[in-house]
Amino acid sequence: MPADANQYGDVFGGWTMGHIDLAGAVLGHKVARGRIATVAVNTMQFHQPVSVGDIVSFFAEVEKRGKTSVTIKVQMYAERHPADPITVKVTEALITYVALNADGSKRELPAA
Ligand SMILES: CCCCCCCCCCCCCCCC(=O)SCCNC(=O)CCNC(=O)[C@H](O)C(C)(C)COP(=O)(O)OP(=O)(O)OC[C@H]1O[C@@H](n2cnc3c(N)ncnc32)[C@H](O)[C@@H]1OP(=O)(O)O
Repeated sequence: MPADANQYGDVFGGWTMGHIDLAGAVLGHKVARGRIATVAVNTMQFHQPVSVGDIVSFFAEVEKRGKTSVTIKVQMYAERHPADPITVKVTEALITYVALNADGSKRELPAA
């Protein structure tokens, strides 16, 4: 059995979720200008399967800014079928990150 897929070539949802968390965290880190933690995966929707060989891209945007938290919408697209390429949205999620101090306590987001 491969590490991140089943025997049919479908990529596991956990792999996808991990990469979506990281993609959102890159933007969350920029917004917070420093350390963050994922506090909630508010929604996660798998629209289409991801297959071994797909070329995947992640797009993140701020959905909502709070006092200490920022909620990021992440969309994941897959390009497939190299002979006749198509790009489809495979997954989207809303994830909330909290800005942290060095000791792991929450802190207010810096001004936008
Ligand atoms: C240029 C350089 C580029 C570099 C580029 C690198 C970037 C790439 C970095 C990679 C970074 C890795 C990114 C993954 C990071 C982990 O995966 S961290 C591991 C998983 N997460 C954790 O371990 C966190 C554990 N939880 C905690 O430590 C505490 O819950 C926290 C986060 C400190 C929050 O403390 P708390 O006292 O429970 O906070 P609380 O007041 O209840 O809530 C705080 C805020 O969160 C909100 N919140 C709480 N629960 C929820 C919920 N269920 N839903 C929505 N919002 C919620 C609250 O509404 C509040 O928001 P504000 O109104 O203040 O805006």
